[in-house]
Amino acid sequence: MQRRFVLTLSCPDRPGIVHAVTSYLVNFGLDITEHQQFDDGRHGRLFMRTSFASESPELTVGHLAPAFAPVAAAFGMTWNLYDVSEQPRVLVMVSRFDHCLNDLIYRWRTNSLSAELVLVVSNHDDLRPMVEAAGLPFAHIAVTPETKPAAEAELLSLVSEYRVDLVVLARYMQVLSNELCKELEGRAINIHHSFLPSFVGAKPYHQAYERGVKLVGATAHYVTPDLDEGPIIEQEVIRVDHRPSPDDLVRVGRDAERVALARAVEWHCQRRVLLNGNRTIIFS
Ligand SMILES: Nc1nc2c(c(=O)[nH]1)N[C@@H](CN(C=O)c1ccc(C(=O)N[C@@H](CCC(=O)O)C(=O)O)cc1)CN2
Repeated sequence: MQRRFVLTLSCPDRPGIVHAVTSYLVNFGLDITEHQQFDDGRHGRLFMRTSFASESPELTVGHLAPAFAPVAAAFGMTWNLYDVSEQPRVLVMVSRFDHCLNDLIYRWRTNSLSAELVLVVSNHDDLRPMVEAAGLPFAHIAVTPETKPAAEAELLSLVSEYRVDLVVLARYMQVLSNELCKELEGRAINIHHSFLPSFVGAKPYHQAYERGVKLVGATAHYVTPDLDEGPIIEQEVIRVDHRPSPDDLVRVGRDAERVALARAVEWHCQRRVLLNGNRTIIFS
């Protein structure tokens, strides 16, 4: 049985990086199955994602990582090494709109999501029956301005209890505090229901209607303290004309939201998203 791994890295660009990485892989008798790199010449950094396989079923990240550390240190790399068989554990947060949650649950139930959904958290109890019917645990954490610190502490306790690797805000309509964003940095993805940077905030479809745009869309991005300003992972748009009302745009936009979020979650969980400042590199 083959064991499969993914190495992602970034470092100051210079000759010899690919040679050093492939020599390390050859030394372990590892077979490269996919390789992508991007040379960000404007910032002098190289970004790389390499997936590889081993015929030795007992070989683990525990063996590979210590051996790679000196290679990484020599080039000043920021790096991660993953065992592909260990799927990220995902906590999904939602308020009342269920279309993105439903889509993720369907992909999970049909094994077409490279992630393990482990818990759904909501600030309302409305979606408990649907979630529990899908065989997932549901936690209702009510949020008011007064209770937000306690609510966020309870969320972090669940993140630890369920050993969560990724939090997905699938139309969760509460603004996370700076402290919570810091705790979840690089491991929380939100779907914003507009084609950013247009129409940030809570009612983008009404803003879009008033502006008379001919494209509406959705943006999946990493969550940062600055609302809807995080690094963008994926965007989807749909052409519209003068006829749709704001409520029609809400309905039309659902497809863009669920598709953009599902793609972003899948790419993140396949280790295909690398951060480059406030931007992303997608090795899709
Ligand atoms: N720190 C962040 N928190 C959240 C982000 C983010 O980018 N950074 N994205 C939002 C989702 N979102 C838009 O995509 C959004 C959600 C909620 C609001 C808002 O103004 N909420 C009001 C309350 C609304 C309600 O109770 O229904 C508020 O929190 O006062 C704007 C944008 C998720 N969180």
